[in-house]
Amino acid sequence: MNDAATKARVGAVRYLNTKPLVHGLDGENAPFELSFDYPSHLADQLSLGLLDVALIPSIEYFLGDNYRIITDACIGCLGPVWSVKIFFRTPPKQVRTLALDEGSRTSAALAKILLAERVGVMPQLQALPLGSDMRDCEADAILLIGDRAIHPPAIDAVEVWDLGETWVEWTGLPFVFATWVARPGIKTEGIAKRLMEARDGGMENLHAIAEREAPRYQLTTSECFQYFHDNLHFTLGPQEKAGLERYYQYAVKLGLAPSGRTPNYDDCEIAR
Ligand SMILES: C=C(O[C@@H]1C=C(C(=O)O)C=C[C@H]1O)C(=O)O
Repeated sequence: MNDAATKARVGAVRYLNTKPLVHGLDGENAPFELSFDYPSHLADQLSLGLLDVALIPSIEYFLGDNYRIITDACIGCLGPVWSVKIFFRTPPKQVRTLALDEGSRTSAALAKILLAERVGVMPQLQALPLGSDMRDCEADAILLIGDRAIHPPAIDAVEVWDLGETWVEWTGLPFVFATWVARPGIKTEGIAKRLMEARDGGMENLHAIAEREAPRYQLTTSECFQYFHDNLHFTLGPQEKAGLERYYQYAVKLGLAPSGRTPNYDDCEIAR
């Protein structure tokens, strides 16, 4: 599967948030085949063996068997993230139904954790299908992530939570939404190195990437740059790992992940 003759299959998130992580990877001579999809689909494809490495929701890392986090490139935040929000039609304490963006797994679990631990509610869940309009959804609260959270349709929200901000205020730790993960048996040194170089190149070219992408997302270059620079955070360091572990502990407490998983940060040390 992963020899010189067959390129590894690598899957990345299709949202704007991932552009800095895949900088320069679209060339013909990339050492792997790169595809793009929603985070939840990437997780399913990795677990089915349809991908070898993927940028998967962090909760999914704890659900997989012998998965390895292979780089210190990630999608995280140190405060408000802007593109992960819960829109409340009722005050949070009165929420009985929660609709979860079908593209999400990490934020879906985070929404349940925050509502249970901070407000004491465990609402009935429903899916908000990809491509559906949240105005047609009658749930008391709606989680949106990624591109569709950037320009949400106007609804009568009495309160909006930015989940990055809510997490950081609550725990004092960064939040990690997604990491590059390999399934067992895949040789990843070359891939990990290339993915970290892509991220580093992305960081050096944030302004140019923002200029190129902004019009496609109906943003100004400066809004797009701010999103990359001030909201998102692309490096998994010790504090981020602490945030990830804290999130995992809450997930275990609520039965959203099995206990006893120890993070395996395989090739992360290559970079730092
Ligand atoms: C910051 C974001 O992070 C994401 C949220 C994810 C999730 O909730 O499962 C997974 C990958 C990221 O795309 C976002 O989508 O806006």
